[in-house]
Amino acid sequence: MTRLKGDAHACEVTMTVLAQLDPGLKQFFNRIDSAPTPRDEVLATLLEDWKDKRADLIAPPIAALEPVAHASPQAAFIFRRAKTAERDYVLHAGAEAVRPLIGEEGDTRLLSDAAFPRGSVRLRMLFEFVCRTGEPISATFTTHGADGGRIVAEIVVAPLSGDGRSIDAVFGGVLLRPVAAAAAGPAKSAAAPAPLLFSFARDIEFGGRVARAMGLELSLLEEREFEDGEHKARPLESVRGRDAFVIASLNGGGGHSANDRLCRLLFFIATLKTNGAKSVTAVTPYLCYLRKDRQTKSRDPLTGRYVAELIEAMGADRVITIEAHNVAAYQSSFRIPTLHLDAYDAFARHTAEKVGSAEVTVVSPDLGGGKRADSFRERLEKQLGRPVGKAFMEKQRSAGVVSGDLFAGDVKDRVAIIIDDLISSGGTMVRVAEACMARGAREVRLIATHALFSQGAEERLARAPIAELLITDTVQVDAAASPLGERLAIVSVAEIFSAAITRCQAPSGS
Ligand SMILES: O=P(O)(O)OC[C@H]1O[C@@H](O)[C@H](O)[C@@H]1O
Repeated sequence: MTRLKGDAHACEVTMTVLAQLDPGLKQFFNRIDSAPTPRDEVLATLLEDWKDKRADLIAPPIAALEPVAHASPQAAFIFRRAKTAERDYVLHAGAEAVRPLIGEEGDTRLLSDAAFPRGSVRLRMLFEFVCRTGEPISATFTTHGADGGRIVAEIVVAPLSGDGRSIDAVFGGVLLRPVAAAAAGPAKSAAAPAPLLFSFARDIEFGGRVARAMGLELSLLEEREFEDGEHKARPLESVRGRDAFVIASLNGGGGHSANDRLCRLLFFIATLKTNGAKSVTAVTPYLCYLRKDRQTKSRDPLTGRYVAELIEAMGADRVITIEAHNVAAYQSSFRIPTLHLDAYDAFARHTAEKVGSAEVTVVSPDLGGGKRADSFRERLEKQLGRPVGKAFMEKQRSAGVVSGDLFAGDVKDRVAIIIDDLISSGGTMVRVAEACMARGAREVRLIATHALFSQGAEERLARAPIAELLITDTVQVDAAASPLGERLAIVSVAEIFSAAITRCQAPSGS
């Protein structure tokens, strides 16, 4: 079965289909359920009360739920849509229930004016969802209580109607449970406040994995899309004097091009600096444009260097990436400190389990990837405790056409493991896999850190003579829908990134 390795907490983030339609919601909650069935008795009773009063109506009237709210002051609440402010709400009943989440309401009693912005943003998102769909919803998230301890909040929200025709209020219940100290992650010393980790909606799953591996929550940001394709993102909490890490993979796909994602990251780095962040680190699991690292034709651009200059110009203090196309070019393009990570240990552990006692050869699909293949080969030798052979194939690419037939090294009767930094069309991997089989390999396994998978790549790879393709989660891949089926394996590099961020925070880190 295809599993995401190295992410023990991945299953904590469960989303219904409804929530998946709205990726913006993912960064705010651990779980969202559009068919709420609360296990907790208090929330279950509140939901039953709401269902009773709803009967055949679009939504029950506010007056019908008021007695229920007053009877459970520590759990139930009612908010009305604000008349004066769009997409805002006024507390109608239940201040005691919501105070741990939103703090004191301000003078205007608007939700947006409450003391704790994180809590009020979360409630507003749920209220908006309910007002839009006309159906109840439940959600859980982890937050900090007034005493600084971590708590899990479970919320149920259901629609109400003042005039019987439109939904203009919400009824709900909230339950707070302290999280056991052992599960609360590393203690934070007063001298070194925890870093702020930000992820855009498209990166929320990977960002969430990194945050959980560090025992932290992602910091909230608001993303707005404008009709003409422009966008804005702003942090929803103060960043003044803090170390901020922005996790953004810069691959195209899912409706956003690499350019869109790069632009979003650039603006957000600048926004954090404008608003007083002490340092900003661009954490780019996949950093785009690095493939053009030298001039191969007259007047060629050096796009990797230009991206580096843009990131620096926005005020970034550091960059972290994994498996750059050309490590030397990546490191020398930036004047700010760079961290370069790799997943070779994780790849070696996975591969050692699969190859058993077979003789193994690590194959580089081109001369440029020779160092990468050799680094991985050394880790695999260590893992296997026996020598591993090496081989490489010639590759030239001109005007999109790949050529070159030279093949050096022995793969006959051996497991051939082809390792590359990324897969785009899949053409490179398929070509070398076929060459290995033609030279008598007993099986071919592929490894690539970044699964960019352009149109048709997975189908092409699925038809190739390969036993397995091992990738990482730097780029989001729908493994369940992949034509590679059981032959696709994914290893998470979230813990590798979380360890790197932690190193940056160490007193002598840079
Ligand atoms: O052949 P496809 O998958 O399109 O492209 C991937 C190759 O293109 C190179 O720059 C990468 O290093 C890799 O070898």
